[in-house]
Amino acid sequence: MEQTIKVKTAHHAYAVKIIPNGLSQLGIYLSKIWSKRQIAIITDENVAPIYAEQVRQQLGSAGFTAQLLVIPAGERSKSWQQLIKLIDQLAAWHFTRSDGILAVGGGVIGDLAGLAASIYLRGISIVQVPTSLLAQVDSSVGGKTAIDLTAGKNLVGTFYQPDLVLIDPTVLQTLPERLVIEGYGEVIKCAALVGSNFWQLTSKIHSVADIYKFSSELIAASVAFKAKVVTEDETETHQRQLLNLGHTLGHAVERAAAGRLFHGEAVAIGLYQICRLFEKAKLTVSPTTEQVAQRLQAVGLPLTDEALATPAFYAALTHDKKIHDGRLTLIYLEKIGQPNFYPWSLKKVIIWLKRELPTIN
Ligand SMILES: NC(=O)c1ccc[n+]([C@@H]2O[C@H](COP(=O)([O-])OP(=O)(O)OC[C@H]3O[C@@H](n4cnc5c(N)ncnc54)[C@H](O)[C@@H]3O)[C@@H](O)[C@H]2O)c1
Ligand SMILES: O=C(O)C(=O)C[C@@H](O)[C@H](O)[C@H](O)COP(=O)(O)O
Ligand SMILES: [Zn+2]
Repeated sequence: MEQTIKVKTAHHAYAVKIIPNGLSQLGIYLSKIWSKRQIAIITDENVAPIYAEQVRQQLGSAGFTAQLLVIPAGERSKSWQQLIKLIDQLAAWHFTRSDGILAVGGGVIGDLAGLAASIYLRGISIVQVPTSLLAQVDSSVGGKTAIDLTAGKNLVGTFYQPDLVLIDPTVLQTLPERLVIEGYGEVIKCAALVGSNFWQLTSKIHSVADIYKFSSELIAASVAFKAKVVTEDETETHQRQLLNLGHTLGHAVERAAAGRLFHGEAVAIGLYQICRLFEKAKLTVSPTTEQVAQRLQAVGLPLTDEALATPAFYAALTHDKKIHDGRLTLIYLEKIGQPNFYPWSLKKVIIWLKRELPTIN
């Protein structure tokens, strides 16, 4: 059954459509929003062999002219090098402002292609077709685009909304198990922010098979919440910072682990650790940390890692985008479904973390 969730920002409104087997109707859905044009399919080397031909056929049969660019898979592609390659290729194809980009892949492709779309010719249209669980529940919606710098994650980027997000949950069948689980890390983050029925839904998840069984519900609940938050605060001046729950420690441990952890795994660690520390400080009520830990461990998500509290971890932490005037806003849970903000001097946060975080090596 098709579900549609709307995102409406000051300058842009679009639909997020969750459609089982939606990939086989992609041409029809694109024809509804775009006139005939050149479309650059941006994808990666794992997704391309499975889906590129089908996507190309869909575009062709709907009367679009399809071009294909395959990027190396993985976080390392969120780089200046790949961004330049992509933009040079658009220019070589003579893309104009009336052409468009189709991002077909996980969060890496979505973030990179989104950034390219936002700056090439000062902005051309983009549609997101997320193929990983993480991209379907989180990264394809809301318009954050980014590449990484050596200093930290997502340090160069824009807010740039797509014209459509088309989610086909059946493509998750080809996603490796570890990646299904990491995407679920962002689902737990979202469910912990929302509480109520969404948190209850996650009590049914004990395995990857359960994630598949409830995938449409998990995607719809995550997207509905994110769409509401982004509609209210597109550029993260206040409320949208809540979506960063688990990310202050998460991004830092992901960076310090240098590719060993996937983003959703790092978020799981960041979420658990921030709950643990705030519960110790009596700002989070017991047993919130235990509840979060149970949900994460039910599918084998990690709670800690040897990269936590290393010098590289603290170096990355100082680049958190929620730092203003020397104060870092930490996002925490008073309890499940009740998040809050804790702005604190960055220096004091680091002293506190150095005292409280375990080092594992
Ligand atoms: N923009 C945002 O709001 C936002 C939100 C969350 C995360 N992110 C970013 O997203 C990135 C992580 O995304 P990700 O976890 O999707 O990583 P990813 O894009 O690297 O995809 C993970 C792996 O899965 C493969 N893959 C994707 N779909 C597949 C499919 N259907 N079948 C087989 N293989 C498939 C990819 O080739 C890749 O190897 C991080 O860079 C993170 O910072 C952005
Ligand atoms: O959409 C948002 O806002 C989020 O914070 C969602 C996060 O899950 C995502 O990882 C995002 O890319 C983090 O952004 P950053 O601004 O902390 O780099
Ligand atoms: Zn995230």
